[in-house]
Amino acid sequence: VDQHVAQSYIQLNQYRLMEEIGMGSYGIVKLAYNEQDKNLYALKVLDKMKLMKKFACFRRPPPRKSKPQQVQRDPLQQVHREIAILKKLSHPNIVKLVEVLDDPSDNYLYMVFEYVERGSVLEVPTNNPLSEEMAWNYFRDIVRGLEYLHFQKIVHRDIKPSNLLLSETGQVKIADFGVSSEFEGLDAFLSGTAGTPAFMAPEALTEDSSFFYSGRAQDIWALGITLYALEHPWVTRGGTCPMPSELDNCHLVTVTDEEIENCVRVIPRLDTLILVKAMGHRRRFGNPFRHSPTSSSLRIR
Ligand SMILES: COc1ccc(C(=O)/C=C\Nc2cc(OC)c(C(=O)O)cc2Cl)cc1
Repeated sequence: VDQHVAQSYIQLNQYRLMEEIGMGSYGIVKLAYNEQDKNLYALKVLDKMKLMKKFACFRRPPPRKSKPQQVQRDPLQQVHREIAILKKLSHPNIVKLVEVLDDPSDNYLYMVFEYVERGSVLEVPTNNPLSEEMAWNYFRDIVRGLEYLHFQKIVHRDIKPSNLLLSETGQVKIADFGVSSEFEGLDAFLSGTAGTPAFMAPEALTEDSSFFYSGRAQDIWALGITLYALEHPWVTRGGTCPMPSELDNCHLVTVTDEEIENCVRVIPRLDTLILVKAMGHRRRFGNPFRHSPTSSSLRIR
């Protein structure tokens, strides 16, 4: 820990906040040293005011009929939903929420997570791109994490390499439940878009938000694109997330315009039964729920 000792730092309860280790649309993640248990943690800092403003701007008069009715959730409520989901979860391939520091008088809300030492799998130095064996090891961890999530009736909705954290021992943990949803019954009936376009299944990209699609199959699709991205560093251009348009051009056009077989060809390593079965849904897309969604459930054959 001593190499992290900063000269001037912010003290938050027993946590000494140190350098920033991650950032995104959600805010920033700081490294934090817990002076009681002498451990390091990842502290996700959320600016409540910024979240409220973001929501306020969505309160504009309802958009013109032609624009899809985007159901905008109050981001602060969404954060509490995310926290409620994370508190239920306990699995080696899901990042662990340790505690939440939410002082009503403080503009910031702090989510304390376990420190996953090597950060996002994408940022891992890519001078030696992932070997196929490494990519499959990561894939296996993600499948186990996702299978557990779906079993707990939660769809993640934003599976992609930058949301996958790598531990010291090379274990992958799924993070960022900022757009995840809980469901009842066998699957989530989703409409509208959430997540990252390049990793979204064709039916989730439809403009028509009266369209409902399977949340579980959508996660499995994103899993497929993620494995492709992990194995083809050129897609991630050496460590940054693929540009949606870039991956769209070389990828989703193929999927939407051509037969499923071609699609499996586009993601050659993914001729696993899981993906073909999940995509099998798409071919008979008219009524994806005609088949029990478990047929696209996660099982390693
Ligand atoms: C190089 O060393 C590094 C070690 C750890 C990190 C790191 O942890 C980064 C992000 N972390 C997180 C992000 C999350 O969302 C966006 C969530 C969540 O909301 O679930 C949880 C965590 Cl932990 C970075 C670099």
